[in-house]
Amino acid sequence: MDALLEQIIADFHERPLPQLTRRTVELPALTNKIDTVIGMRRTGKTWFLYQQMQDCMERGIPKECLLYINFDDERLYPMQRDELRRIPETYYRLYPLHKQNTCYFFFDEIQNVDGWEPFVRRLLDSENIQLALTGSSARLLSREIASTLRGRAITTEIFPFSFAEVLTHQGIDHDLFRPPGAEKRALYANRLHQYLLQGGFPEIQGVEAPYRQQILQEYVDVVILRDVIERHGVTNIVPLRYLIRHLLNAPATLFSVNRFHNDLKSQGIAIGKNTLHEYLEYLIDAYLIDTVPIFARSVRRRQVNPRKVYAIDTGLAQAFRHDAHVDRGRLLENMVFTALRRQRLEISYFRSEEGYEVDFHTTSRDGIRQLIQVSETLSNSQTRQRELRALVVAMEQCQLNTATVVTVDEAERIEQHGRLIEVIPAWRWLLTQT
Ligand SMILES: Nc1ncnc2c1ncn2[C@@H]1O[C@H](COP(=O)(O)OP(=O)(O)OP(=O)(O)O)[C@@H](O)[C@H]1O
Repeated sequence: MDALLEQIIADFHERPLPQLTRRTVELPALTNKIDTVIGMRRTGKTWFLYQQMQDCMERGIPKECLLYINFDDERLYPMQRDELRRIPETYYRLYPLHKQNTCYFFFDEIQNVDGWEPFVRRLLDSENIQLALTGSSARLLSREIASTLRGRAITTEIFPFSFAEVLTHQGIDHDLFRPPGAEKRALYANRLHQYLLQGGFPEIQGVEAPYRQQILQEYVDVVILRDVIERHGVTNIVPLRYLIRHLLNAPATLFSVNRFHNDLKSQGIAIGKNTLHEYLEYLIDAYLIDTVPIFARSVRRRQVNPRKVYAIDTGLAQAFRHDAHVDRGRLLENMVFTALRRQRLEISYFRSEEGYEVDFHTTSRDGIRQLIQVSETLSNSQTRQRELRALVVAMEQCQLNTATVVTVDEAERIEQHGRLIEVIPAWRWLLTQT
C-alpha cells in the first residue's frame, strides 16, 4: 500500500492540472473547517477542486504542498478505513519538512471508503492542513455530512455553468462595466437562446443534438440509479420514473402530489402518497430538481398550497421534453430560478387572494428582498397589463418599492406612484447576478 500511495502522490505532483474554465464560486477555506463540495453529478465538482489547486499554486504554494487523492482510482480498491491513515503517513514521509507548513489535501469520492468520517476529523485536528472533499454519491450531500462531521464541515454547492461561466468557456468577454454595443448585445442574446436550450453542464457545451440530449438523459439515469434507487432502496421503480419524467417535462409549474397520485391511479399504477413525497425529497437531495413554496407568513398556507417545481438545469428539462414545442417562457423562468438558487436565496412564489401571480419573491441572507416576474415579452398589451398589475399588487402586499421583470430582450423603466419596475433582458440580468 505504501509504495502504491507513493506512486499516486508522485503521479499527481508530476501531472499538469487540466486547462479549465474558471468557476465564479469561492471556497470559504476557513481554518479548522473541512470544505465539502456538493452538487449533482457531472456539474464539475472535481474540476472545481482542480481550480482550487491552481489558485494555491498561483499564490506561490508549491505543488508538493498539495495532495490530491481520487478514491475512485481502481489501484486503491478496496481501501479499508484503517488504511486511510497511511495517506498522511506516506505523504509526510516523502515531504517531512512540509509538516511545518500548511498543506492542502483534496479528497475526491472519499465516500468509497466506509467509515471515512472519523479519519478526516482526526486528520484536521492533528495536522496543519486545509482539507477539501467532494464526491458524487448522495452520501456526501449536505445533511449527512453536517451530522457525520459534527459541525466541522462547511459546504459549497456546485451547479452547472452559469450564463457568465458559459460565456467565459466560449471565450466571450462579459464585462458589463462598458455598455455593450449592438453587436455584443446580439451575441449575448444569441448565446442566451443557446443556454436556455442546452443548459450549463460543462461536458455538453458545444455538443450538438441529439447527442447532447442523450448525454443529459444518461446523467439523469445515473442519478436515478445510484442516488435514488440504490441509496434509498427504492423498489417501486415505475412510479419513480413517471415522476421524474413528469417533473422534468413540466418545469416551472405547480406540482400537486394528490393530483399526480390520482393520475397514476387512473393508469393502474399503485403507490402511496407518502411514498411520492419521499421520492420528491430524494430527487431534491440528488440535486435533480427543486421546489418552491408559496410566499406566506403562515406555515399552514405554505404547506397546503402546491409547490412549484424546477429542474436544476434547463438542459435537463429540454432533454426530457415530450413534444417538439419549446416553451421558451417556462425555460426562461426555470433559468431564472437556477440563477437565484445558486445564490442560496430563500425563494417563494407570490399569489394574491385575487389570483395575481409573481414568479419569485426572494430573501437574501442579509434580509434583502426582491420581486421578480419572468415574461418572454411585454409587447402584447394583455400580457403587459397582467404582469405589471400582479407586480403592483405584490409590491403593495410585500411592502417593496422596486421589482424586476426579466424578459428575453426588452429593457424599460416603469415608474408608478413612487414604485419602480425595471424591465431587463435576461442576458443582462444573468450577468449581474453574483
Ligand atoms: N471548470 C471546467 N472547465 C472545463 N470543463 C469542465 C469544468 N468542470 C467540468 N468540466 C467538464 O465536465 C466533466 C465533469 O466534471 P467533473 O468530473 O468535475 O464533475 P463531477 O461533478 O465531479 O462529476 P461526478 O459527480 O460524476 O464525479 C469534466 O470531465 C470536464 O470535461
